[in-house]
Amino acid sequence: MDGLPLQSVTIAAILLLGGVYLLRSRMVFGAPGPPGLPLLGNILQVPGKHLATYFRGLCEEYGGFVSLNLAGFPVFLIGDIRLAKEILEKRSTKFSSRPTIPYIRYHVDPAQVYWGFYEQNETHFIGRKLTTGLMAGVRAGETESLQQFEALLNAAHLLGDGGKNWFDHINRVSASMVLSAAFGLHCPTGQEHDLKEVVACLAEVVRLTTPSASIMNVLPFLDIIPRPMPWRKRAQTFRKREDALYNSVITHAVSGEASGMNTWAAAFAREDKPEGDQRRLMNQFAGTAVSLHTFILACVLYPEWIPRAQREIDTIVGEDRLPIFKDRPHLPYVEAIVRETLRWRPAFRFGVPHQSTADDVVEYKGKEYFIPKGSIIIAVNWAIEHNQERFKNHDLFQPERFLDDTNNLKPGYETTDITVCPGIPFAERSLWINIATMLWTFNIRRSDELDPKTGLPFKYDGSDSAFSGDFTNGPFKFPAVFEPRSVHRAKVVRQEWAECEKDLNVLLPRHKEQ
Ligand code: HEM
Repeated sequence: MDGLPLQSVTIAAILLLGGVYLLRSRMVFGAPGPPGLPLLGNILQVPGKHLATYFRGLCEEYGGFVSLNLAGFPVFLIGDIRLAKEILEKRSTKFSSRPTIPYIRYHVDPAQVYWGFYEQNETHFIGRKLTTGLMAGVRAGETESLQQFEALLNAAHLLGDGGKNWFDHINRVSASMVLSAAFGLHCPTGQEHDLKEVVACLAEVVRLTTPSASIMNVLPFLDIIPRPMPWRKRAQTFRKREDALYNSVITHAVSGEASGMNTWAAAFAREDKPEGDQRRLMNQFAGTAVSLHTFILACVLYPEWIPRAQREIDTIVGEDRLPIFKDRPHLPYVEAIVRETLRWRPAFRFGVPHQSTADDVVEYKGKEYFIPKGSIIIAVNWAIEHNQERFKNHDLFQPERFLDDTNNLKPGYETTDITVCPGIPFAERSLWINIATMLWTFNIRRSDELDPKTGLPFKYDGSDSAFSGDFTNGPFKFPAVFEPRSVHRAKVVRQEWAECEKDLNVLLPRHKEQ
């Protein structure tokens, strides 16, 4: 009898282990991925450039969930929208932290004002919550007059020079919409010092925050060298320049000319901690600018869809006025163009790396995968938006893929940007009104200009080599012709511009006292 309990315990233990084994037998440690070397894993396979193309290639080869081993660090790539939503949205409490990128953390942004780059903390939480809060007003239409006014000015600028400087006009309108809403800083010419600084600082911050920007990210111990080293000088120069810029725009918003306006900075100042820093708002024009540049590239590369878009706009809007937001529900094709622009060449080819703060198990295509605490998770938008099961002829620009046979928008629209970006309600309004306005006013087409580099006609290209980078990925400058569709339409634009309300104090609604 004495032996019985021991025997029972042993049997129970075996049964329990067997049960756990059976339960876990569907669970796989590490998703599919390329084989690597012992100890080093895949680290030598990761290219220094064109990371997005590399990530997308892996998702095409191994599926929507790929694992890499970077010398012991587990990295997971997500190339599937459902999985991205499951991990980054539904399980955001475990997956919203960010890994430390040493050069950013200790040099470029030592005060950690760019909260999107750091471990999840209160500042990150407040920042996301406040941004989401602002969007309630945007959804209610509070910024629409401002966005309409800016789109009209953009059309007037394009008329002014026949589109010669179209690329810069798009930068201006994208930045001015965000700077007006955020800091009460309207930039009508594109030559304003603050606007030029915002564009220049953003370009530098994009360069400095790429993982391959500095040797510090690979050999951080080199930081013990005491002398002024190039990596320190570069970061300090940037920091001084950006601090001066931020000081100028925040002063303008909080105690200067725009202090009475209901700007986003004013809303943050009311609700954030006293030392809260709102400079990240300055850079939020980038996605819009890149997407509008991409839209123009789609016009010149795939003009077939333009007549259908213009017919739809003309039927609803007519010839005697420009499109306004009230037309939006009646223009499904324009809505589909916005979606296709964000899909065809996503402004951010992959997201800021996230880091998990607890062990977790996710299910993908009938299998369970273990994600250990501390894993790096990267959403590869570039692969998600080109998933060939979801998007036939994925590399073509075909807005009608978002419409059903009765010309209505298909339900269940999902994109990576909607999943991860709290500012998307403002962004898609900016895209919609500018696209509708430009299509109403102009025939947009290729230019016969010669390429100054080759002396030959300009070669238009939609491939990766025509785009600037990895993280924020916009097309390089290219010529395009913006020809007014009629003398009458050009006159309507000039007339509407002459008559429109231009006072930001009127365009931005007052803050409602709580
Ligand atoms: C077409 C324009 C835009 C696109 C395509 C876009 C896309 C994105 C993407 C892909 C991310 C995720 C980065 C990551 O992986 O963490 C992001 C983050 C963010 N976006 Fe946008 N965005 C756009 C415009 C805007 C605007 C106008 C705002 C203005 C409020 C905004 C506010 C933010 C903020 C605050 C974050 C950081 C979220 C976080 O770190 O938790 N975005 N955006």
